[in-house]
Amino acid sequence: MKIRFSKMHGLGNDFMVIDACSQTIALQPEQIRLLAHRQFGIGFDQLLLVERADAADVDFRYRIFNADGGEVEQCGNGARCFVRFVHEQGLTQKSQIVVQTASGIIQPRLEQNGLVTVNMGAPRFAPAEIPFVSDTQAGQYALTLTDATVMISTVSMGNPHAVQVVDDVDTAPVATQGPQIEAHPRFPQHVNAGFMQVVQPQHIRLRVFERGSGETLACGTGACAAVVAGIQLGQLTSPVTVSTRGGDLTIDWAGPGQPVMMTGPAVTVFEGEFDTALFSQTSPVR
Ligand SMILES: N[C@@H](CCC[C@H](N)C(=O)O)C(=O)O
Repeated sequence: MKIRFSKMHGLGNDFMVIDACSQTIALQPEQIRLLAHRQFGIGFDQLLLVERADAADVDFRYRIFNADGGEVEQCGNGARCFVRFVHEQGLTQKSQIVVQTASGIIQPRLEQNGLVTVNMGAPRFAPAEIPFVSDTQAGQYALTLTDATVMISTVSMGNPHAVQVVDDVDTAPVATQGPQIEAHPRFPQHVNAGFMQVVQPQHIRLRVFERGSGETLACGTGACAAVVAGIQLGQLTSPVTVSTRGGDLTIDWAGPGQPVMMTGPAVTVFEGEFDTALFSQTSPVR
C-alpha cells in the first residue's frame, strides 16, 4: 500500500506529515523509527498525523510522534507546518483553525505574509503537571547530574521542558547534559532540555535537546518554555526574539494564566509517497 506524505520543516525542525483524514494508517513504533531514520528511511525529527476531529467545534486532530516512535502531547514548529499542510492539501479554506492535541486545544493562524501564529495555550508550572518530582513549587530547581548540578526552570507547554540559563549556547554542554536531563529520574515522562543564552531582555539564543529526537535545529515549544522561564526569572520582556540554529521565532506572553503566542515560518520541502512493503524488509534499525 502506498502512503502519501509531505516533508516539511519549521526552522529546520523537520517533519513527515501524513493526511490521515483520507488515508488509513496505523504505524507501530518500530515502523516510525524506520521512517525517521536518515539513512534507511525518509528522515525526520517528528511524524505528524492529521486526523479529523470528533467534536463539531474542532477542525482537526493533531497527533505527534518523536523519531524514537513515542507519541507526545505537543509540537510548536509542527503546529505551524500543520496549518500550512491542511491548506496545501485542500483540507480546509480557514486561515485560523482549531486543533485538538493530546494536551488540549491549540489555534494556529496562517498570516497574510505567509508566517504562522499559534496560540499555544497557557504554560503550567505545578511539578505534578510537568511532571517533575518535587515536594514544593519553585521558580528554579537544583538538578544533580553526573558531573554538575544545574539550575533549571520547569515549564509545561503541554509537553515537559527543563530550561537552564547558560553564558553561551555555542559552548553549552548540550550533547553531554542534554541526554542526562532528558532521562533524569525526577522527570518520570522524560523532558526536553533547553539551554538559553540571554542576549538582551527581548532576545535569546536557544538550543534544545529534545526528548525522543535528540538536539534539533529548533524547538517551538522549547522556545515558548524558555521565554516563559526567562520572564518569570525577571530576565526577559515580551515579545522576545528566539534565535535558534535554524532561524528566528517571535514569542509573546503577557504573564501567568495567559496563552503563549508563537510566530514563525513553515516550509514544505517536497511531497512523496512510500510503500508499506518497506516494513516487511528486515531492518537494522532498532
Ligand atoms: N519539536 C517540537 C517538540 C516535539 C516534541 C518533543 N520532542 C517532546 O517529546 O515533547 C516543537 O517544535 O515544539
